[in-house]
Amino acid sequence: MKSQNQPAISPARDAAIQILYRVMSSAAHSDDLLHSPAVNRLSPEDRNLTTALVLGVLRWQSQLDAVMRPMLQRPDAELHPAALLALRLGIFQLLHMDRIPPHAAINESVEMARDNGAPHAAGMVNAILRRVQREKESPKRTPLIVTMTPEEQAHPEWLITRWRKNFGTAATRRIATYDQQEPPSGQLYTPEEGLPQIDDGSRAIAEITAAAVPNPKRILDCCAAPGGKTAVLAIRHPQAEIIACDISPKRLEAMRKRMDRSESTKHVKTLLADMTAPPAELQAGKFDLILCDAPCSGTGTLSRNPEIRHRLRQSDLPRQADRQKAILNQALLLLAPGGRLIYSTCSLEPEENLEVVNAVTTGSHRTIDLTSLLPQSVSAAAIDGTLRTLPGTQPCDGFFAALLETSPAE
Ligand SMILES: C[S@@+](CC[C@H](N)C(=O)[O-])C[C@H]1O[C@@H](n2cnc3c(N)ncnc32)[C@H](O)[C@@H]1O
Repeated sequence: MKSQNQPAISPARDAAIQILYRVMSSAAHSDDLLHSPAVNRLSPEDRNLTTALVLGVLRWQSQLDAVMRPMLQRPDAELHPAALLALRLGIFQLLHMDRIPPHAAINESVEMARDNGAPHAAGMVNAILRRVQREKESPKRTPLIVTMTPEEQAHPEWLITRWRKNFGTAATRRIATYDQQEPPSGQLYTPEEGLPQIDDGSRAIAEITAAAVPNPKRILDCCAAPGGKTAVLAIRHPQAEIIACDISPKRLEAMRKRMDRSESTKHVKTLLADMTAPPAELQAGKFDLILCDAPCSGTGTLSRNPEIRHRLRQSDLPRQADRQKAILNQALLLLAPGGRLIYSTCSLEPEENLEVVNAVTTGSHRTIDLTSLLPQSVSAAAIDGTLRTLPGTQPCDGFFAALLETSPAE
């Protein structure tokens, strides 16, 4: 999609539609695109508006489409991407952004469709947005479905169904509500000078890991990039040898740069490694402490990464679990006798969490209750000796953590 960037479209909306198109048409992440040089060049106000538009449209996409589709002449017709995104952006502003004057939302959406390759759809975009505005003003005509809360409707139905089964209706509503807002920060920990700026849930995992072994000599971070938790480990254990691995060369390089930026993390060694088959250099000596922060579906982070809900399929979960088991199995083999390992994910799904841990723990490894390692602010999220935060129930993203130990006799 190519924008002529006519003056009729504000820089923020122009950036937003380009990012939404990239997210829709590739595997790109909104978070990466919102921190790209093109967005960094915008004024602070425009950057904020771009972020609000992109994340808002991705969070509310199902609702926006449910409002728009019945208003189309052919509700099942495939729309030109520019028309679809201009409509989503326009409806989002009309329904969720009181501070935007309706005429600005409508007129700029029409221009966005026109300038991005869908001039034929400009009239349709205009007509639909005007109708949405009229129906908003007489709410009895708004065609919203009411079997689920609007926040739940903004998620795939299969996800809401499984959360209701696993966590109950009230907790599911809290998760869905949390996912539709900016995530809170600074609720679990007070900021500490020198520590990396990471979200509270990630900080909790890093702090629990750091506290799991008093004076570790060798630490392995298996799936480490972009390195937020590694940095906390390096600061908490400055004397330890730390190796941080990742399978992605690009993410590893970004992590290396991040580690080099601070004296307290420069000593971290970074290593390109597929942890389902660790390279020989990792086998040379065992580790007292391992963090296995496995790749996962990310269903605990939908507020931060709203596009995940549109990409994830239920059938992805068993594949995620197979990879997690393969990584955790290998990581446990690298643990020294008496050594400890934290297995963590930012998923809410049992298949990726406790079921993975239960599948790999054999006679020589056991799970230990990690409650005593938790900060007071999340101690209520300890269940059967593991940590399971639920967005909205705890004031942070959803995380799982379990502590495993190798028997000393091994
Ligand atoms: C949840 S993220 C890690 C976040 C990181 N611990 C932090 O706090 O910044 C998972 C990481 O695992 C990496 N990964 C995926 N498969 C892997 C594998 N087989 N071996 C090693 N790393 C892998 C991904 O590239 C990704 O960077």
